Amino acid sequence: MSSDDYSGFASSPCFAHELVETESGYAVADPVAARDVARWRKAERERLIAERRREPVEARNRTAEAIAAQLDQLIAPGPGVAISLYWPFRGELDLRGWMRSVTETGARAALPIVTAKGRPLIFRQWTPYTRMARGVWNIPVPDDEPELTPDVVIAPLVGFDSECYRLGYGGGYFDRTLASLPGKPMVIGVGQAFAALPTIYPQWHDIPMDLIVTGEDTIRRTIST
Ligand SMILES: Nc1nc2c(c(=O)[nH]1)N(C=O)[C@@H](CNc1ccc(C(=O)N[C@@H](CCC(=O)O)C(=O)O)cc1)CN2
Ligand SMILES: Nc1ncnc2c1ncn2[C@@H]1O[C@H](COP(=O)(O)OP(=O)(O)OP(=O)(O)O)[C@@H](O)[C@H]1O
Repeated sequence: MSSDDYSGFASSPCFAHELVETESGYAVADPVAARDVARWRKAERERLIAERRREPVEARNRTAEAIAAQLDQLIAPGPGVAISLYWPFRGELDLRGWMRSVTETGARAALPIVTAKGRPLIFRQWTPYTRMARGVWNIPVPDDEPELTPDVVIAPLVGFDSECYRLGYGGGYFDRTLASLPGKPMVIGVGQAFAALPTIYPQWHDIPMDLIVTGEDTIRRTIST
């Protein structure tokens, strides 16, 4: 290599096109792979949502009860703790009974709210007396309650993999939210055991859950980055 070949770049300047800006700096992205992964995820979401909607509601509720019992073992809610849950839709597991029991310990429960496309979620407190309004996708959200930052985030899963990566609805809301929160909360994914995938092909923006509970198993993330 002669000195004339020196381009001024530490590596091929072509890589500059594949750098994407994230909240935590730059990451390398392969646009072809990213597009293929996005297509595959869309198909898997549809398959998994259809599958869980076919499951009899009694079986779904038994799973929700088993998950509530697992959460009781994993978390000790009490005064000073804020736990975000979700208001179930599209065949998600109904943990509202557990959410109510959280408020009875003196802990605060909260629900996520989409404020705008491409923005992090915010969380507003929920109590059994909270007046609800309709949010995006008609999901009920607390109408007029204080905002809070959760210590524990319980996230519904459409799919998940053995490294605790989550497949959601494709808005990127939880990833964006976890990337932007001041301190990292404990994040627990909840879903049916049949939503397990060998991998979700994690991308630069995917943030793994600390734990996933399915009513049958507890999957702990063992590789930390
Ligand atoms: N029960 C529950 N509440 C929740 C969530 C959840 O997963 N479950 N969320 C967890 O995030 C947030 C809502 N998530 C949403 C995710 C995507 C879209 C949405 O509009 N999706 C587009 C497709 C996106 C794309 O492929 O680009 C659409 O269907 O048109 C809306 C809400 C907040 N509340
Ligand atoms: N921290 C982030 N900054 C910018 N864009 C992000 C971030 N996190 C996710 N995204 C974008 O959101 C889009 C959807 O992401 P992904 O397929 O992981 O959604 P999801 O986790 O299934 O959805 P959701 O969390 O809403 O249930 C991606 O195109 C991604 O680029």
